[in-house]
Amino acid sequence: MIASARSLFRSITIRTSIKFVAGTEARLPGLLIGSGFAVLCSTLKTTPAMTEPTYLSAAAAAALDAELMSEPGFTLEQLMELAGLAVAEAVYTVVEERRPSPQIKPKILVICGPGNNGGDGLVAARHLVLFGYECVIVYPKRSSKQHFVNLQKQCEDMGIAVLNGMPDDFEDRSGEYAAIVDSIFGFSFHGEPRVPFDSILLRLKKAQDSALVVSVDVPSGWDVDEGDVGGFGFSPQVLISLTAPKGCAKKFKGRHFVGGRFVPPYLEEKYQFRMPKYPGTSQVVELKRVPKYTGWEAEYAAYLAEKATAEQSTPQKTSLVEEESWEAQYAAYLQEKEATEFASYEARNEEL
Ligand SMILES: NC(=O)C1=CN([C@@H]2O[C@H](COP(=O)(O)OP(=O)(O)OC[C@H]3O[C@@H](n4cnc5c(N)ncnc54)[C@H](O)[C@@H]3O)[C@@H](O)[C@H]2O)[C@@H](O)CC1
Ligand SMILES: [K+]
Repeated sequence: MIASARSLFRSITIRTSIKFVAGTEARLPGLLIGSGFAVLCSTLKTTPAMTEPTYLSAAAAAALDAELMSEPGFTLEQLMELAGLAVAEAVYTVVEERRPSPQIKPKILVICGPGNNGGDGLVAARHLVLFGYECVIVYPKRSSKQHFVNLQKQCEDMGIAVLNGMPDDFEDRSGEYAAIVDSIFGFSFHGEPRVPFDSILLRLKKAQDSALVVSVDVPSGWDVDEGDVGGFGFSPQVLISLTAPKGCAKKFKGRHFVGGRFVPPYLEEKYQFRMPKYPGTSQVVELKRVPKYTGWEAEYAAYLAEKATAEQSTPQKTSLVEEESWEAQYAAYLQEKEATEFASYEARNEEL
């Protein structure tokens, strides 16, 4: 009896489920005819879209930066320390995954530009040494601002060599670096890269197939809003966006982290972007690309994202990426869903 009621319930549920766009499911009223049957309530259930990043334009990023330093009164030093720590954490994450042996100390080359993006690199290098790595910094156009002089001194005090230009044997030895950090230009870059960064970027482009290149905030040489419109072709494997991804990140195809966990919520609202959900005490979160699913896969993906949000976990870390096991998981999900819906249908029946 229960089994037949269940199967009737299932067929009605299936027939009355209509999918509109991905992530939105509308359940039409189902009419159950006969004694004890009643009108099932109609529900319109909107499941949130998968976690899609929001983007900041170059102008908005600069305005937000200025506002952070005026309204909440952060100092550049504070923000740069957190940004650089986030960069170090992202670099550590990807390097540890590929580390061949705990006995081999990873060596990181950090290439710093003339502005604050370069400052993030100086901070990151110091933290990476504190994490147990070896670092070498290339810093061709050094800022004379006291904070930058201090950062450089702090690096040297940690035993980090700070070079004026790329190592002569860079081409031969680029594969020896566990990662190369591109901390050359951030959101204030415009035009064509000038000397000496033009040739450094060309050398980085040639090395990008043999070394793991991690760009800070923006892949250097890319237009901040549009991407590599200059056709320069530099393409890092990893990007760590600070505060929020800039427009160019839409064109980025590699591993994407977001860091810079310091924005007060009212600025998030004002600048219309969404801070990612950082796990635990972490300074960074990796944004996993969510493939465009259709049919039952879309329904199940939306369910997983909703569940992750409800559990306050990171949707990126759900089994969304383990597609092999989806069918089995989906079958279990359907069973669970059916049992829950049947129980509530029975409860409503008893009420009537
Ligand atoms: N709010 C945030 O998220 C924070 C951002 N920070 C970092 O600050 C960066 C922005 O810093 P800045 O505004 O100093 O700018 P950038 O570091 O992007 O670069 C500015 C420097 O690059 C030079 N430059 C620009 N175009 C050039 C070209 N075509 N050829 C050669 N040189 C060129 C400029 O003359 C200037 O010296 C961000 O991208 C981020 O990395 C952090 O340090 C602090 C917090
Ligand atoms: K960069």
